[in-house]
Amino acid sequence: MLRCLDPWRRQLLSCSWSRLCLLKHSVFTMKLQSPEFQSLFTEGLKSLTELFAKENHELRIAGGAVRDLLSGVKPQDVDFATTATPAQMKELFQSVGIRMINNKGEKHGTITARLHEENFEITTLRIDVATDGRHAEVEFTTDWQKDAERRDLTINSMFLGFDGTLFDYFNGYEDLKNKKVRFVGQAKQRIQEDYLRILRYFRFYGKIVDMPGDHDPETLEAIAENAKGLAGISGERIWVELKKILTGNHVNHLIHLIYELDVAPYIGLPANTSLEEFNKVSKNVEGFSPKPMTLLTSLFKVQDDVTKLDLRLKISKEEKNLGLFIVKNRKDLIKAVDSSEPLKPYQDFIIDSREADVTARVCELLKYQGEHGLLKQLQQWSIPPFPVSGHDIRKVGVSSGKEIGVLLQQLREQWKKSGYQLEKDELLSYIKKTYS
Ligand SMILES: Nc1ccn([C@@H]2O[C@H](COP(=O)(O)OP(=O)(O)OP(=O)(O)O)[C@@H](O)[C@H]2O)c(=O)n1
Ligand SMILES: [Mg+2]
Repeated sequence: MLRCLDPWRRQLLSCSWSRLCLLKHSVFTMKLQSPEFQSLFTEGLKSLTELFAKENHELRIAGGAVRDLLSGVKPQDVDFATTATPAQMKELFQSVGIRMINNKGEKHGTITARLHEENFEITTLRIDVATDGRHAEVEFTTDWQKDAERRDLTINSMFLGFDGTLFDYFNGYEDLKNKKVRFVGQAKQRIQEDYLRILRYFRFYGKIVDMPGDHDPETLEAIAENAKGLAGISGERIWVELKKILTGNHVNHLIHLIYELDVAPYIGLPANTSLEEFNKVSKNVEGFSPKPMTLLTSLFKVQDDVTKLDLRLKISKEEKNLGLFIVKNRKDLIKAVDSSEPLKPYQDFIIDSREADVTARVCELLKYQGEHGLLKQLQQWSIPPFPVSGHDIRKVGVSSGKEIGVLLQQLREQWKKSGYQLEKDELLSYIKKTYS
């Protein structure tokens, strides 16, 4: 029943508001009791919370997971924050024989413990004492607000206790409800601590804002002034964020902003592109779950633009091939006009191709071109097998391998012309006349 309601109404119904009280630093607390929150309480989490409580270490859910829970969404991954230092956590886990894995995060305060076949990533509260725009040198603290202060956006700066108490130092919950994406404190400072946050701002804008267009001028100024900082961020990290922007809402508005604020050249996108093709394609793909690369390709004029993107962002081979394929074929591989079989050129292309994932690529091309009817048809089509083999032709009396190859090709063309209808005997009858 609650599922039919909009997430905010559901939230209001499922949160039993404790008395709204003003704590130090203007923290409002409320109690969250939603089904998504309850579903987190696995055997592993129950043991973990008991363990920390016994040692009087504070432990809370942190950051993105709190944002998701307050939006009525079950988080994909849950990060935990604690007042215990990494050394205290290690001692605690060792004392009860709990396995810890992947100790790489320890320098930054993160310990990963495995309980009841589940991994729990727990990070000590910290202050970033020095940052270089990518990495941070950290100092541990027991002050929750200090940890919230070093986070990027207000909606990502909250903590949630296991009794459902929300710890919200920067009005993140209000911003989430009002669908506002704001940096914690000064946008400029937060961005200079980690330039990737420019893209995170765009990503969360696409995630939570209803109507695009409204931005805090100070934020846009800070982004424009610091865009070049993205030049020092690894391609892999940029690609992760950019893909999320491309698959989120308001992508047209956000890509325009990325160009207006001169962010594009620092993230591998062609500098002086016209956004005309992009405007058209972003409408074409709307509602059809395109691959990020499909939409991105509309910013590219030539195949070299895909190569440049790959050099900067280290995209996967599959993504690169999709980009190259669309740039190469978008103008020539088009529907058959004045024909009862408009899909035929695409089907022939697939039949002629030797590559395994060609159908998926052609589907992306159809999305790009806005050919939604043809896309549906192609998705329901299964590639018919060509019914004649070299062995069949040999049986007719042809022995030269070269000749068999030529005949096979000719029969294939006949078969394609027939709309893949001709059967083996009918096809072989063409050559039987000559060879018998
Ligand atoms: N550049 C960054 C990356 C992360 N964070 C903080 O670390 C938390 C966890 O980061 P991450 O898991 O990367 O992002 P999420 O916000 O959780 O988003 P997602 O749902 O995509 O995981 C964020 O919520 C935010 O508080 C930050 O301040 N600055
Ligand atoms: Mg996360």
